[in-house]
Amino acid sequence: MTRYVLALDQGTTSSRALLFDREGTVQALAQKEVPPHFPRPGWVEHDPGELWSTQIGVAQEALARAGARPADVAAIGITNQRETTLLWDRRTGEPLHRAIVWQDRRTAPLCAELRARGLEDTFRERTGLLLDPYFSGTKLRWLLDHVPGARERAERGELAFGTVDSWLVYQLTGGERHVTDATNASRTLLYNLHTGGWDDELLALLDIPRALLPEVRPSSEVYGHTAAHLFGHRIPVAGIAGDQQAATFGQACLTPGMAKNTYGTGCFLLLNTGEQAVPSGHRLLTTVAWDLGGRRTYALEGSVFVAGAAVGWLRDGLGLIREAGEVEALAASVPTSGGVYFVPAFVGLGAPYWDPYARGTLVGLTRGTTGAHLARAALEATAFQSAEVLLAMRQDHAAPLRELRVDGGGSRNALLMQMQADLLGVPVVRPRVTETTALGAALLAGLAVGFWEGPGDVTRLWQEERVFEPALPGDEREHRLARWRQAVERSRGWAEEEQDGEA
Ligand SMILES: Nc1ncnc2c1ncn2[C@@H]1O[C@H](COP(=O)(O)OP(=O)(O)O)[C@@H](O)[C@H]1O
Ligand SMILES: O=P(O)(O)OC[C@H](O)CO
Repeated sequence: MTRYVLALDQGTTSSRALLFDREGTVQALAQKEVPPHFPRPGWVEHDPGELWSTQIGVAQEALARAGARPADVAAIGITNQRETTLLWDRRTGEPLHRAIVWQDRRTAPLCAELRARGLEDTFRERTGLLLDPYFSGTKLRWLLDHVPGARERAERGELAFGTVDSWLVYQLTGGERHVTDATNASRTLLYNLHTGGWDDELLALLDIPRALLPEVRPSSEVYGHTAAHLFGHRIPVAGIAGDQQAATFGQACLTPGMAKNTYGTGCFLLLNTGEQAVPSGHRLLTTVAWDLGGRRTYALEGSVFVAGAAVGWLRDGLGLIREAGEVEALAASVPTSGGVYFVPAFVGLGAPYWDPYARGTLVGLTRGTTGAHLARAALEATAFQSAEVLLAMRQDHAAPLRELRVDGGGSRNALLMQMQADLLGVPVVRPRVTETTALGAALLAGLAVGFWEGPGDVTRLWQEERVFEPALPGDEREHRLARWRQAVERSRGWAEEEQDGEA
């Protein structure tokens, strides 16, 4: 009998592989950094060969660490950094260019041009997204326009476009399958949320040949089997979801009104809105949470670009701490931030502002301000940004939020989690397994092959570790949020021009 499900988590900074047993416990983990390339200011790329070689390497390493045989693995689930765009020869698998990473800003001028043509509403209504370089569609268009011969070859049907999930499935199946799942498709600007398929009109507006696109499949089914030479045994590849959606599934946010926040470099909040694709009146994103057997569940998403990265700046930029984990004690050494507000808009602001011209701002400094106050203000900034996104979500979606489930590196910080509960006025709940992204991918794969039975198992495997109850009076909460918004206003529109490449 099979004993494990293997989750492959291809992220922005590393490739990871985790082996889960039937109880959802991590039996082995292997990880390898994947350094991004920065060929110009605002450009971020990954080497496709490195994405694959590190990912298959850690997969084999995880099996070895657990002493597991490939035949012990019931299925492989894939989860990935989203939006990152690849283009390859569909016959040989040869990439035409490095992958353009989600953080890459090179298509800002193209987005501005599409906005100037009055097309933002069309894209927003159909895809749930905004015209921002973050998403895949304009990145793919850039590749077709700039890689010599790419457009002609694309029109002849010789090329394949994919996000990282498609690339991994193509490689895992020895080039047999060119697929993606609905969650990843919903980040491309090319996928119609309402029909569940590629949208010909949007393809025409972006001048992208349909022949390039992968088949869109549900998030949980057997897409194919691993090529014989990889593990010496053909393991079913049976789950795909973008990393934030996988974390939402792994957090068992299965019913409308349930939400999770992942505290990593940035923060990604997703709120389950059920079978309805709820449009946002506050510049949040509408996205597919997962597709099970052709039934799509949707989510509202708020993306905060800088959260843990502000702690990284305290460490690397200011030398206030030696390790990220030390920020908690430093911040706790003072009772308040002493009136300091820190808006870490290092790369502009994401949701709900979407201001690429905002820049980092410290206000309220006095002669008495210390490093401890800055540390506290940095943690508060994460809590404020997340609170603003969740407050906007509550206005877009009427269901009351009963609790916020949390994960990611920053969720280990108890002071930050208490600040979050205080600013939201709802309990913040941390689970026992914080590897929720990989767990979500494993669950999707395990459900497809009968390793787990159904959603009941997802709920059963999720267990609470600690609850942070809100303890701040409502008027104090309002006052702090109002001051935060004033600080945000001071950060906005500061950069004179965005450092972008050509369109
Ligand atoms: N105790 C902590 N308090 C606040 N932030 C932390 C803490 N520990 C780590 N971080 C931040 O969390 C981030 C790492 O979390 P992780 O979930 O691994 O992120 P990612 O997946 O984005 O690389 C870093 O930006 C780091 O500064
Ligand atoms: O790889 P991560 O964890 O930084 O996640 C990236 C997101 O999927 C981008 O949308």
